[in-house]
Amino acid sequence: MTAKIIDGKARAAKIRETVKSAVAALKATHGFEPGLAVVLVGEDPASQVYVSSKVRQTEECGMRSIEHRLPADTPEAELLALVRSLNEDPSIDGILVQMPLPAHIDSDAVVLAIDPAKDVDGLHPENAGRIVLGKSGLVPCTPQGCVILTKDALGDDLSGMNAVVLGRSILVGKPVALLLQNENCTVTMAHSRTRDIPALCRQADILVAAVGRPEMVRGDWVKPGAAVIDVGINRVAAPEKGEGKTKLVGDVAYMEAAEVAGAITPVPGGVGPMTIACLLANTVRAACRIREIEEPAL
Ligand SMILES: Nc1nc2c(c(=O)[nH]1)N[C@@H](CN(C=O)c1ccc(C(=O)N[C@@H](CCC(=O)O)C(=O)O)cc1)CN2
Repeated sequence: MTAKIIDGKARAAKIRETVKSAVAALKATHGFEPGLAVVLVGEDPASQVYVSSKVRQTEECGMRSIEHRLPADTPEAELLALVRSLNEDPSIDGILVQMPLPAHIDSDAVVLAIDPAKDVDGLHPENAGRIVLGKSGLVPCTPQGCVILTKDALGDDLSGMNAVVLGRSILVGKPVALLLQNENCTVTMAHSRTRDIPALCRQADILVAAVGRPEMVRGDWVKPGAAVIDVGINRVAAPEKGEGKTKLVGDVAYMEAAEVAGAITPVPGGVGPMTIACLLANTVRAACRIREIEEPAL
């Protein structure tokens, strides 16, 4: 293996320490603790784990955590009413509705109902539009994490680099492409209709894989020395570990790609942990902006 491993777990821990210090300073100088409300609808096992981690890490950073767990058959109107009440609650600085939502709920309508100033997920059209315009807003957490890890690998100046983003989801692909464009990268977004994806990937100094297809990106798709950012978290069968056992893999064939790349994020332990760390940082940012006080450097 030649690639440097980009340790997202360690980087996320560093962000949490910075957030914790910032929260302590806000308490000391301004007398408040930021508050994050997390809403989970239903019993999706992965979502339950993510929400529990969000609650625990929020508290560990010294912030207030408010959790709403609703049954899977909650009517959309009830969820919208909860979001509106959180918008009005001055003790809440950040609102996050865990995705995916049950099929009977229109997730666009729910995101639209969140006050953009409290939209710590960065998914509201106002925040999405701010990224398009290159203006500061609340930036979606996973894309934010991707850019931080890319800069850790390649340095702060990404100008002129070729970036290829595989996937065009609202949660990751589209915003990460825009963020890299705002860093003056030349960005190409690839998707299911793109011709000759392997050849396109071979031109990428920065390759972001966010398609949700286990190990789709092979070693010979990677440009020698490239930074490979793997957003995929796919649970697959692992018969080598025993009958019925499973393991997590990314969208990149890690061992193959690591032979060619200059730097690569592992799965688990790469982009995933950055998502929650960036959420905590966004909550502090939102709390400061709402109160019109100077934001700490995070
Ligand atoms: N409202 C949102 N919903 C969802 C988001 C989001 O950003 N906002 N992202 C994902 C889930 N997610 C956080 O919500 C998340 C995903 C993965 C991880 C993580 O740390 N992954 C670990 C592996 C964990 C495991 O063992 O399964 C890793 O990659 O190392 C954290 C948060 C969808 N929904």
